[in-house]
Amino acid sequence: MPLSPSQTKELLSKLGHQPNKKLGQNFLIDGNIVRKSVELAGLQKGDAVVEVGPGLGTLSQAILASGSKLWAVERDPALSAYLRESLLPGSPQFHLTEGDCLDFPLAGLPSAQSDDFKIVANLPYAVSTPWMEAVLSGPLPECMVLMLQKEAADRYAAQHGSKNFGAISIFLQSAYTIRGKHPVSAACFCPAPKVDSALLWLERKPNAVRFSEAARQCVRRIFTQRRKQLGALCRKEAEPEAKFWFAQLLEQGVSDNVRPEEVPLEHWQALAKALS
Ligand SMILES: C[S@@+](CC[C@H](N)C(=O)[O-])C[C@H]1O[C@@H](n2cnc3c(N)ncnc32)[C@H](O)[C@@H]1O
Repeated sequence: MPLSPSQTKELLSKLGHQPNKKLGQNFLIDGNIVRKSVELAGLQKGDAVVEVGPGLGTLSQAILASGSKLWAVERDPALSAYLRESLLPGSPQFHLTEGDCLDFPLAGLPSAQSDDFKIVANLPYAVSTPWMEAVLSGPLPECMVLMLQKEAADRYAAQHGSKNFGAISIFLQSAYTIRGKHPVSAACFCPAPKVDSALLWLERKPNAVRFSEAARQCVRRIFTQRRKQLGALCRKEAEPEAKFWFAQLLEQGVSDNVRPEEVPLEHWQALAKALS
């Protein structure tokens, strides 16, 4: 069971630790959310799991209790030291890296495990998108259950035609099906965050499409001027593949004057293939 708010505060004061806002230190105190995260990921004995930001180890303990092997990366040296002393000794299945998840997006998961693993994490909200892009350019987890800032979850899950649809929606949904997006109350954390949160459940597609670095840059460039028309944006593109892609879109009946956010996912996937 997770610690209650008073137990969390007591532990933090025993450790002499003030929650660090910049590191998004809002610790889970709600048993249902912890249980639901483990359940949605379908964790079973022997699964390999990656966690970002284990903090006080609440989610980590639930993951380990499922019989899974856990690789976690924590940036805060004081919390890493606490986990090393409290959780590591009794948990041979727990592997902890002290560092930044942008340097270790898969928390040091060994390459022998990288074709079969899952990610379960209450993410540090400030770095969720660069971390997600790093994950999408490496070995892909079978599923992810992620606590995120609600706005980020809305962007990741947005459909074309919505103002939230953008580069990250395209990269993520080309590889993953959104199986669920659940609002989570601020009361589930201690201290309560000032922003809204959501739990996002993602399942890898059998035919996951990946974007090369060149394709990602091209999509990002197009979306930096999202109010402009696609024709005007694509004519400025230097990449011949991007011009060829746009010519194909016109042939398929897509209008010159649509905005990037109105173009469906499958057309962006054609760009990924052209620039692969
Ligand atoms: C939202 S808290 C989650 C804590 C814990 N997993 C829980 O659910 O109670 C985010 C955690 O990520 C850690 N963190 C922040 N930025 C990080 C980064 N760049 N790399 C790794 N960990 C980071 C914080 O120190 C904190 O422990």
